Amino acid sequence: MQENDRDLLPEGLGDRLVQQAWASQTVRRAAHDVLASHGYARVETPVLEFEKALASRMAGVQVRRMFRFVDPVSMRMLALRSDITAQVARIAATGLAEAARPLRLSYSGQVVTIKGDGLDPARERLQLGAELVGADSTEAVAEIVELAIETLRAAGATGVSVDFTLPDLVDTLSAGALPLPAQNIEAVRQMLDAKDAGGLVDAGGGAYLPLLYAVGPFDSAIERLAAFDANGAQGGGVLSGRIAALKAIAARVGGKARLTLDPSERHGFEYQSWFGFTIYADGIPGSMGRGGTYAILGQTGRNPEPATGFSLYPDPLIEMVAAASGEERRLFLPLGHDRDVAARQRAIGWSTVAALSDADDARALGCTYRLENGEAVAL
Ligand SMILES: N[C@@H](Cc1c[nH]c[nH+]1)C(=O)O
Repeated sequence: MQENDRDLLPEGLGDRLVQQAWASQTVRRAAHDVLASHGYARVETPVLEFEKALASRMAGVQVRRMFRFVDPVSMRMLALRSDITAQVARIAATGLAEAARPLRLSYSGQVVTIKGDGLDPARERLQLGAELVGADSTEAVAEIVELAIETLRAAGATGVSVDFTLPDLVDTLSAGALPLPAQNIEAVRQMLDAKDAGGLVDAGGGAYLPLLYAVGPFDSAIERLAAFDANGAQGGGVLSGRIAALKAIAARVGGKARLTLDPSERHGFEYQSWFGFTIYADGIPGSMGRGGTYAILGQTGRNPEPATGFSLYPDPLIEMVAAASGEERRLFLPLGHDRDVAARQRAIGWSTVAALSDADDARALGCTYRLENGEAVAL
């Protein structure tokens, strides 16, 4: 590293300066108020843990995206957290294993990955969310999707839309009504992800073609999925059950957000089981977060536990809130001001900036008011 590199930050990492830090605090507080009001108690987790603890409790957690290094103290492999859901799962399976179910927990904190997500170069992001442990029913999903929408709105987003998916659909159908040779399953999944009809047929997944077309606004897409089901792809009734569940969830959340369906979308749903969703907001490119149902492995000898949850990644929203924020009401306190009056002004919501010397300039320090004779006078 050269001397003039001293103050550079590594790629994908950055500070939040005043406006952004204020917006981040505002967004977090608004979100946590909503989560707490719905009975989700907050937990806090460490930024690094044993790699195994982060990766082994849920199927599909990707270790290769995590920063890892050997702990000089324990000589074991540690990893920086890339997804707080895995840590909440650990808490549910250990410290809170005996707590009553369903267990409602919420969290927020910074997470890091070695590489950014898709086109987004950021390697550190704020993650904020809730996990409902002990249930993955239609009721549980409806609660979580509604909560995700309300949280995102409270955080300042408008025009929220939600895209539903069925992450384990191919596994379920291929084990039942639409059998696939084991060696073709991964290729079929990939072609469905890529929305590649020709590739899907080549991979031996021709029977799955209708899934590529059951995509779009929820009401019409679910009818196409139902038609596919009626044509004999029932999967032993599994698909019919899923369709009924999706309709029930949509009926409950439909008034609160635009709904779409993409039944075979799996990208970003590494550990989710029967249900997954992605959430979007107007004016923000890319998604704001996602969630779904999953299973938490318990301590040895205990059964896996069903769970449902969501995570938001509010960084783009924080930028928007920061850009839109008006001027703060900052009150300049000249040298020798009445300290009791100043305390009363703070108690009614002012931020005060006290002069340290005669040279301090109220305007240059961002103040819009000045305390004069016990009153806030506009500058
Ligand atoms: N933690 C998951 C979303 C999720 C939370 N709970 C269940 N799924 C993610 O960030 O992709």
